[in-house]
Amino acid sequence: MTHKLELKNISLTYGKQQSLNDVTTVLESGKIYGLIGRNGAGKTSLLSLVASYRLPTLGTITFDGNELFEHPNHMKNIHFGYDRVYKDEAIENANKYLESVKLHRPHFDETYADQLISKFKIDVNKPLSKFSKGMVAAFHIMLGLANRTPVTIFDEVYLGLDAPTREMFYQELLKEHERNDRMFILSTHLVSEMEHLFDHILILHHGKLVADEDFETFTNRGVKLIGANEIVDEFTANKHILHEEKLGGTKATTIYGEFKEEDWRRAKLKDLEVSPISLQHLFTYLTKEEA
Ligand SMILES: Nc1ncnc2c1ncn2[C@@H]1O[C@H](COP(=O)(O)OP(=O)(O)OP(=O)(O)O)[C@@H](O)[C@H]1O
Repeated sequence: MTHKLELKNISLTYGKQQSLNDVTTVLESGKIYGLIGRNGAGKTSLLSLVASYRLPTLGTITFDGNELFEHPNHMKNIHFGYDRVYKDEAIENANKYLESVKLHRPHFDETYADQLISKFKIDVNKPLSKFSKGMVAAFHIMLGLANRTPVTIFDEVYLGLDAPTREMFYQELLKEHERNDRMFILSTHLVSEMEHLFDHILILHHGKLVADEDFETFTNRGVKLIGANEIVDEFTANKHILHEEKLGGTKATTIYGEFKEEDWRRAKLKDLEVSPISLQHLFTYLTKEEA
């Protein structure tokens, strides 16, 4: 079944601090969304609204057309995995914790959970308060994957994992994505490492959504041209210039915007070196602060 999550004109203010400013978007099943933004951009604020942890100051969030806050039964359809600390968790061990999870989460798949527990070597007989940072991260990943909710959010939970375990997570996520028509929303700073996972890119900057596009369309907007100064200038006139580097008579200019097939062909004929730029670079340039 296809589900739709719709955010309409969402703003969130904490006292005088505006953390989200008029965010509107529609998210659908079967896609992995990469939510990217610099520190303090508003990623966690946005995700905590989707998970109904708080109410927006303005705007509405609907799941399959129903306002989330007014339909608490929809909350079971959304899993919010965040960097939770269990230091004060009194429950005897992780196994006991899982027993209570199973009771309250109808989408939780026990068999899949057991597979993940052994794959990620999670010691479920240990108290959660005694887990290392990496073990907590693996535990969150197991919970989020095994809780087969239509919407699954991972808010930077993977940061505590070492690189090989993060790779295992990426592989497992892609397998699950192929098997089930779920919607995943992943917030991250590990842009270059995770970009191969994303079907769709959402970039938040100072609380505003500055990009909301499928991965390919978005990354095709970033182009770097290298060649003689005047030829590069001819091709980049009236374009949104993200970055420029000059070296004598040649320059490298990075632009953002539509660069058609025809433009690529013409640029090559004029001896320009043309290349796409990575999501990481595009993100960095688009969210650069003036010094
Ligand atoms: N409980 C709060 N009270 C007041 N201000 C808050 C609160 N939570 C977040 N903010 C502010 O809202 C803005 C957005 O914060 P948020 O945590 O959503 O950003 P983020 O993109 O998740 O950042 P990071 O990548 O650093 O985790 C920041 O300016 C932050 O200081």
